Amino acid sequence: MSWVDDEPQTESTQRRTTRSSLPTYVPPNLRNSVTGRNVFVKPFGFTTDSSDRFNRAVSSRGRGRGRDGGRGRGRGGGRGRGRGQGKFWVPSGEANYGSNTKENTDPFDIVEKFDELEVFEDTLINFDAYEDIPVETSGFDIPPPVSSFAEIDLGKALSDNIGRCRYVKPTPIQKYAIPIALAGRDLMACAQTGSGKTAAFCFPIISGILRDNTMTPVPKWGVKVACPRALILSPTRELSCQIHEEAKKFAYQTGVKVVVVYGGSSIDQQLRCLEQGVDILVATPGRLVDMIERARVSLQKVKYLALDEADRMLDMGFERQIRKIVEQMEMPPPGARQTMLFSATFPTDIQKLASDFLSNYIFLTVGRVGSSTDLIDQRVEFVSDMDKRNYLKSLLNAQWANGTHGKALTLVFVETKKGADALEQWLYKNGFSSTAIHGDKIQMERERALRSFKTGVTPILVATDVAARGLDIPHVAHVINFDLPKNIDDYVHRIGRTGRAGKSGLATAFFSDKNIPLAKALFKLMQEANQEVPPWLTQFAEYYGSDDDGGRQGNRYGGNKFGSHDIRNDARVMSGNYCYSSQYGDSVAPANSYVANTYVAPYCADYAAPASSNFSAASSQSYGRVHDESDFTDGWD
Ligand SMILES: Nc1ncnc2c1ncn2[C@@H]1O[C@H](COP(=O)(O)OP(=O)(O)OP(=O)(O)O)[C@@H](O)[C@H]1O
Repeated sequence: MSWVDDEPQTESTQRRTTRSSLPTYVPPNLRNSVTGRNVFVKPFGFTTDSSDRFNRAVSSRGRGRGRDGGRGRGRGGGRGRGRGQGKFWVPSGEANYGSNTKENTDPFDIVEKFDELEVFEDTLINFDAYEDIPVETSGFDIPPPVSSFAEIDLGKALSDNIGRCRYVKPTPIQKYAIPIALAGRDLMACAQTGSGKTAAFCFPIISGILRDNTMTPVPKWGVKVACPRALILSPTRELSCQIHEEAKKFAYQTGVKVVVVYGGSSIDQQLRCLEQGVDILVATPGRLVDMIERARVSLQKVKYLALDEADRMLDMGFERQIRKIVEQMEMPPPGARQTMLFSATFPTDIQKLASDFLSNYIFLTVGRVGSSTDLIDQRVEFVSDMDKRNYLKSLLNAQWANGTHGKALTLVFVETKKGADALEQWLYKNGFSSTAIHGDKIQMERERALRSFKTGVTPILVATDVAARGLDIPHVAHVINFDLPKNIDDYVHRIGRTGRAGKSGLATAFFSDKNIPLAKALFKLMQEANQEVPPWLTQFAEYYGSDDDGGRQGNRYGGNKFGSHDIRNDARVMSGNYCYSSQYGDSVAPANSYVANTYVAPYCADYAAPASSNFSAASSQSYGRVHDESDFTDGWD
């Protein structure tokens, strides 16, 4: 949150009032009553105008649902009517909603869950949630972490802006990453979703540009070729816009100019912005390549390169484009520029590819790599594909009954673009105020959908993976994986849209037969995050799981208690060298620095691109995750 996003103070009063009069549990058979649905809840942060619109929508939808005839399913009887054979008890979708570990579990205890989550409280970041978080660093000459912003010399203007953003103290990733980046070191950093990675790379970049005193003066007549000092790449348009907004706040009144370019909107307008001068360019890869090829952007002066969602940027969807930008478009080479890679997940195969872009880098993990945060309460229900819609309806009804619908946002992930449209329409017909976002919508529709969701006008957003990464939307209290992703890392990013900045969140997954390949990875992830794992999932994991499950190659869980590790350790073990690593920041790096290539080389040779850097899709495919690039799936721009 920042000083720009302040919400009306009156809201908290209203929330308290609403909470104290929360309806109690409504049995499934009564859940569809019009009374339950017509509870007016003013969405947060609204003008009177939009609240009225919301109110009208609720009223009219309420009527619609009344006609729909109350088929919400509750805790079905018939446990044990398993359709699994042999020793499995596999719950049937019909009879076992809420078939978690507890006997006769009520799936609608989501009502109580929302109560516990305190989703109504608009607190600042809860730092206690990040105490005792495991931290691991490896590499040589690791700068020590700080415990406050005051310990770091970021310059007065930037420090003032940090205060304006109400960032009182750094998050753990910021404590470690900022000093490393300020020391000019390359960095591969992995920290849990919602833990403040954006600021961790923006602060050192802005501070570095200010320190170098290399800001672009406002050109008199406009410059035809923009030469940014820093480049920040991200996989989706919305995420690039979000980073741009954040970076602008951090750079406020510093003189550092931040510009964003992304596909789907007017290139002329973006070119005009660039003509006003740019220090930090935030971009999606496709539009950037276009601008470089038109000779409107030059990367020759790039001193800072940051890849947000770096593992996504280097997997099959993007890797060739990123290699082209970084290796073939005049950007200074590793060592001559500073490169920072950030993500919440870093599969080992992607780490290997990433090391091509880095020089003598420090590997930093805060929290368990690729793990979800403990702040997210994860639930998984066995629901057959046929029953998913009705189950979703029941969950949403439970939220309505609790009065949370409209105040807490619900993000529903589906697999395909068509599926997103279909579910949105179905929800609409069933009286739920919802919207959808996916890659087939024009940019204006995408932005409208996101805005209407963020402001609570349509408190349900149906999304493909295009909304899975990076988006920081306050008040997302519930993420529903209507269709589970094929890959466990995608699951981690999706559920990470809730439980951000120290707040709690709830994630519900609908697990069907199709998701059996994900069972083991999901089981391990939930176990790691101290979640209650339903017995049927444990059984699936035991009987069907393999070690490199979850759609990825390489075992993320092996060999390291945090779930992942610096792959250079493996290389050095193989070559008889050892990597210096420290846990919890008690770094004992040796005095002598080493040349990165001495240990990167042994495996780089196997994975690096040919001299021409014309890295083939085939080679990428064998190390990265394989995406279905059909018209239906989604996830990057
Ligand atoms: N030091 C801080 N104090 C208070 N709030 C903070 C601080 N750092 C970041 N935040 C807030 O925390 C939220 C999450 O930050 P951010 O979006 O950078 O997370 P992230 O780690 O990049 O998440 P993801 O992995 O999903 O991309 C944002 O709303 C941001 O403003």
